[in-house]
Amino acid sequence: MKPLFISGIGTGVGKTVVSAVLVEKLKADYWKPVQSGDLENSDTLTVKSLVTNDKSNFFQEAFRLTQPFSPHKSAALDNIEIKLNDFILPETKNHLVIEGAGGLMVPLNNQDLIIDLIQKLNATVILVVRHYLGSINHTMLSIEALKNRKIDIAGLVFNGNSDEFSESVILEQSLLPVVGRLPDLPSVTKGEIAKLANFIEI
Ligand SMILES: Nc1ncnc2c1ncn2[C@@H]1O[C@H](COP(=O)(O)OP(=O)(O)OP(=O)(O)O)[C@@H](O)[C@H]1O
Ligand SMILES: C[C@H](N)[C@H](N)CCCCCC(=O)O
Ligand SMILES: [Mg+2]
Repeated sequence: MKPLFISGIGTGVGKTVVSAVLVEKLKADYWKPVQSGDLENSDTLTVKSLVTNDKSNFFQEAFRLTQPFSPHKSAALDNIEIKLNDFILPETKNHLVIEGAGGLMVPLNNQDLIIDLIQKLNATVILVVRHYLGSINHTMLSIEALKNRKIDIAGLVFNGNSDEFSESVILEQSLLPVVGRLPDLPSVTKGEIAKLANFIEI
């Protein structure tokens, strides 16, 4: 069972929300390898607060950086060097949901990118897409990068407001499956996350 790596077409597109839905649905374990800033309100704590099952394990981040920037910059500001070999896949017999930082080409250091980490961990990607003006291009570039490296893609999750035109061109061009479509929630709560489990098929 390969781990699922939740990446997105950029930062703030809903990777944490989608991760929470998947963790709840699969009663999966969760790991955020790099947390940049917001340490008191980290993605791990957010997912933990949004799921209700008691089977999921939450692994400690490999890097907890104090500043909310790209990991390579946050690490430099904390006088830390991130090395790809520092990332050890947590051992589990359960499903494992791994959440990236930002999008695929976000740097961990001056050489390695999030996409290199995905390859090192031999994970299958779920790409979270949110529609905004410019998102078609960000989506196509992300898919091209994954295909170019022959990384397994489970499919796309469209998060938030729908856009028929954007969605149809992305699906026609990429031929990728849709794993889910999540509506914009009035508030992101445990109850809403549990309901969204039915919106994802994996
Ligand atoms: N479907 C949704 N309905 C309502 N709010 C949402 C939804 N998806 C995401 N949000 C909100 O949008 C914001 C950004 O989402 P989220 O934190 O999941 O993004 P991210 O991709 O994980 O960002 P990062 O790159 O910082 O990890 C959060 O405040 C989140 O609660
Ligand atoms: C701090 C933020 N919430 C994310 N964890 C990191 C986003 C890095 C984006 C870098 C970039 O694409 O320019
Ligand atoms: Mg997040």
